[in-house]
Amino acid sequence: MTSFELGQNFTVQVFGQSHADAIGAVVDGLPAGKRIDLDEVFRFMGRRAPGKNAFSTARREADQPEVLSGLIDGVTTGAPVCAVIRNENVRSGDYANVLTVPRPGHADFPAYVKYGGWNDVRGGGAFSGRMTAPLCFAGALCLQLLRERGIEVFAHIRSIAGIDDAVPDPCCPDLEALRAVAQKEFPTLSDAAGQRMRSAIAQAREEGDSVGGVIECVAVGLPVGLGSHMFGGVENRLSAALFGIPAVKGVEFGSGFAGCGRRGSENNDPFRLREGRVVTTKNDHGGVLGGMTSGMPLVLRIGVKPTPSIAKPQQSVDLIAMEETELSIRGRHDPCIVPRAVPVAEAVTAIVLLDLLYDNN
Ligand SMILES: Cc1cc2nc3c(=O)[nH]c(=O)nc-3n(C[C@H](O)[C@H](O)[C@H](O)COP(=O)(O)O)c2cc1C
Ligand SMILES: C=C(O[C@@H]1CC(C(=O)O)=C[C@@H](OP(=O)(O)O)[C@H]1O)C(=O)O
Repeated sequence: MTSFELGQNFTVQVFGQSHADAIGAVVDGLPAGKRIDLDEVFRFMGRRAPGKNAFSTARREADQPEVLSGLIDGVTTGAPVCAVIRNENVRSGDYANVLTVPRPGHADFPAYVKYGGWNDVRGGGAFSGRMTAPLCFAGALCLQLLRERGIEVFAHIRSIAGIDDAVPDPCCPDLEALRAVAQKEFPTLSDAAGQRMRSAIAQAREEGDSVGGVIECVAVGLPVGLGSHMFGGVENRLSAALFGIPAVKGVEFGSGFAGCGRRGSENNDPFRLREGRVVTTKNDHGGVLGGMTSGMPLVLRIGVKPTPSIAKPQQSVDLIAMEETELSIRGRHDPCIVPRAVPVAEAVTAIVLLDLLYDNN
């Protein structure tokens, strides 16, 4: 398995670079005969596409995938589904001064050393957040296949720059409210909180800076017992995949790190019977016990760091002259990655959940 491949029972392979002719995905191993609503796939990808508003990079891309194989009249054939997304709006000249002067916080320095300076820094190359467009293509297919089984995956901005959104009920989330988030330009549950977050992003951008935050993802309709022991756990497989999203610095499930400071009596979720089903009265375990789904909603959060490429001058080193220097980054960068990464979190979660479901097939 290469570093661009995800999945065990079916695979998602991502290819391309931010300023190459194209990026894309090959999704291999999906069952045949599944009808895919491609308009819905395009709409999903549109939620992530860059260049649409003030809290995004100004690089504008249509992100319209061209499906080369694997579907006939929108129905899976059992052969790999390959989709290509063209890079139309590149401005590679913006990267001239970072070819040998690495940007603090970006992948440039270790990539320069590892690949002998042959790595592509333009637009982040193959380390770019742009690589999440093909992930969204693959995730959109998986979301449709999950929905067939009564499983839905949602995400919202939990916080940006320390400003919190409303929190969904972890036992019985308001699905209509979560579905509505996907229709919003700024994906929060509370529009008032969203407005405050937008102001914080605008202020950081004005100051030549950036902000980070947390995305919360909720999946409902999962059966009990997905996942397995030790390294085969639901948390293991989700975390490995979620850390593949550039700028993700943390993953937590349920009460996460906060729960680790509590007593067991407080953190344990008591079991009860409700209409013949075993449920828990609260959901601090986030829907996973012993690496297996418990049947309660899956609740996870990812921490997304502030965008590394900022306009403020920063200290760096010229790797040819081996001299310290001041770096001014040009180009069009997201002042905050979090809003556009919300559908990416849904996509990656959906890919892993479908893969886990296929464990038992
Ligand atoms: C959707 C998305 C958009 C991003 N946009 C930018 C950007 O405009 N500028 C930038 O420097 N980094 C951006 N990033 C983050 C970098 O790609 C990432 O920080 C870098 O590859 C280093 O990896 P690391 O932060 O995981 O260590 C973006 C990430 C994502 C997921
Ligand atoms: C293009 C996208 O985001 C890019 C992610 C990115 C990075 O370093 O990750 C750097 C910027 O690239 P460029 O300098 O070419 O504008 C972003 O615009 C996208 O998400 O589709």
